[in-house]
Amino acid sequence: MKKKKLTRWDLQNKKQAGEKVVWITAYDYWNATFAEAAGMDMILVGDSLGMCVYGYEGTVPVTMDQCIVHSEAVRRGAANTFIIGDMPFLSYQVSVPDAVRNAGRFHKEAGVDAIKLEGGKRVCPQIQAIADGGMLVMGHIGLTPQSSGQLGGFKAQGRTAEAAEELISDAKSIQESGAFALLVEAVPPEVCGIIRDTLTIPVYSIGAGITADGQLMISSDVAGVFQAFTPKFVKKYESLGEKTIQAFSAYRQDVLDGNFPAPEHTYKMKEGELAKLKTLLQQG
Ligand SMILES: Nc1nc(=O)c2c([nH]1)NC[C@@H]1CN(c3ccc(C(=O)N[C@@H](CCC(=O)O)C(=O)O)cc3)CN21
Ligand SMILES: CC(C)C(=O)C(=O)O
Repeated sequence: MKKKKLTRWDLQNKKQAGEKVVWITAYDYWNATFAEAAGMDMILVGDSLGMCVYGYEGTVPVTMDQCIVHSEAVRRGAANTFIIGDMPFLSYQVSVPDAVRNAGRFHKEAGVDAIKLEGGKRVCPQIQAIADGGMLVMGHIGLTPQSSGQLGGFKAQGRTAEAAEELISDAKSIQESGAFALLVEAVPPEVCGIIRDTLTIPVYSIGAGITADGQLMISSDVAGVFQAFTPKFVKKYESLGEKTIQAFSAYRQDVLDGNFPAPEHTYKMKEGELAKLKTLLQQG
């Protein structure tokens, strides 16, 4: 049976019904096919692609063009899954018209279902304008990697009463500005729980505990292919990095040992053509 793509109302109803939403990032065609086959409710084409695919130390260098190209590939791999494009650094911070145009590019060029952008009150004008443009916008607060310089690194947020109060206030403003959902990253579960109970829109967690309406994880972490570091909130379900190294090493050794390629990996000349070739070469 073909999977049916969820709508914002399905997501909203799941919150009301207390049904968890599960989503994961994907950056390319084949991981998108895996995510869809695994029944993910949504896929995020995260700007974490800068770290997981391009090897940058953070997400700041990621461009709109990179995000669009990867979102297109993910769309092709997961035609029946709700896809969220992630607005990269400088695609929405400079001005409200910029934000609307770039959000629109994700929809026109990559066919995403929604976009996500980072920040609290300071990006509410952008959220409002994108929503007014007829698009679905998701907010993202807590650890916001694009401003990790200001935060002093990839550090958990909302750990004091004052900081938590600020996050709750940001969350309310984001909802009032017209966001259809909110992602909370690296925040204590108690704080995420208050946000979840305060807002009517779905509140999702990455590293914000079980109190959320659903969970996001980075595909490269779940599969165990990302080697540079492991955030505290990550659970690795496989070690495909190590398995892939084993596969590459076995291939290399096979070639060195003369075991690859074997006859079944090669092409046969047509009947009688080798003898003909030898004659031709002798006449040379
Ligand atoms: N592969 C991958 N997985 C991610 O979850 C992820 C990325 N990349 N890239 C963008 C951001 C960066 N992320 C991170 C990175 C580290 C922590 C972390 O656990 N930090 C520790 C120590 C921080 C410190 O004090 O230096 C913490 O306790 O917050 C959390 C989120 C989440 N995002
Ligand atoms: C770190 C997560 C939340 C993200 O925004 C991404 O995958 O880019």
